Amino acid sequence: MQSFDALNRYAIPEHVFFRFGPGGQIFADIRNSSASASVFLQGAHLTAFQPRSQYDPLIWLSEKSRFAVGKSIRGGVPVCWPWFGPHPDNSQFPAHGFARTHLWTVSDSSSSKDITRITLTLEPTNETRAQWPHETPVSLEIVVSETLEMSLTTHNAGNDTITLGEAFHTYFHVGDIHSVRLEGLDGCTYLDKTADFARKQQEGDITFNAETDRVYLNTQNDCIIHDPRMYRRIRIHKEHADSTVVWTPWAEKAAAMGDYTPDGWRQMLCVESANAAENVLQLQPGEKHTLMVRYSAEPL
Ligand SMILES: O=P(O)(O)OC[C@H]1O[C@@H](O)[C@H](O)[C@@H](O)[C@@H]1O
Repeated sequence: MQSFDALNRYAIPEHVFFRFGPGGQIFADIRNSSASASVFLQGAHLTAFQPRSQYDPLIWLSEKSRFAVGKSIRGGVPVCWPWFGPHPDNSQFPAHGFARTHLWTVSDSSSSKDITRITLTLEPTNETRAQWPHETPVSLEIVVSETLEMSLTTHNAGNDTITLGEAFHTYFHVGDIHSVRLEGLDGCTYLDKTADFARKQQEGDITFNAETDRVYLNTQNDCIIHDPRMYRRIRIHKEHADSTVVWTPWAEKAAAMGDYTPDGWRQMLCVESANAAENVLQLQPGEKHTLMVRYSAEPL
């Protein structure tokens, strides 16, 4: 783990501070004249983002989230990498890959008046090679301003072609899941994970009245969460991501997960910008790939 002295080389007065958070875990506390954010070193996991123009945070974090070594945080932006969902061949390996539960290293930071940038990297180790025998350093650049921008760059530094699955598994903060509407996926084909991966087609916008767990395929569209309770729209812009995963657990599943308060699930919606299922990537030796998202809030 990076020492505090090493981390403090990346501290920036009035912009970036390193602190101990829940569970004794270290996070970067980021603030500037337009927004604030928190990023934990474990998982390079952003747990908070709030533009100053917004009364409520854009990103949801479970009040019951565990902050334990090697356990994913419930909420925020888990980075799913280098596979999405269960491992294709080995059910003993962690769901959504290992990036979200490993310690990352801060490798850069910079700021101007109302923009703060921080970069974290995850290099291959013997532990990661045991599950992923490839030389693929990965970095995450997070840009905090009135919008939140994240770029996840994978470098295939080895000699083999690799198959890569990935996602920003983002939990957006909504007023009440029953009243939101998700625009942007009309006409898209999706795999319905609640119906044994049945292949279906979306008609119109998505509204929510039960557990929803879908991988929308071959879509580069922006999505918009319309949230009348919070009087806002959240725009989800993505680049180099061919899938969008839409997930909300509903009451029963949330209760079984153990890290939700009884009503917590009502105030979140995951819209995940991904390369998943049939959209996993083939990365040639030497090739780099960057998955990018930008989130912004607009009044309704
Ligand atoms: O509990 P986890 O591993 O963070 O996963 C949460 C959910 O993540 C979603 O992306 C999956 O589509 C769901 O099937 C899964 O339940």
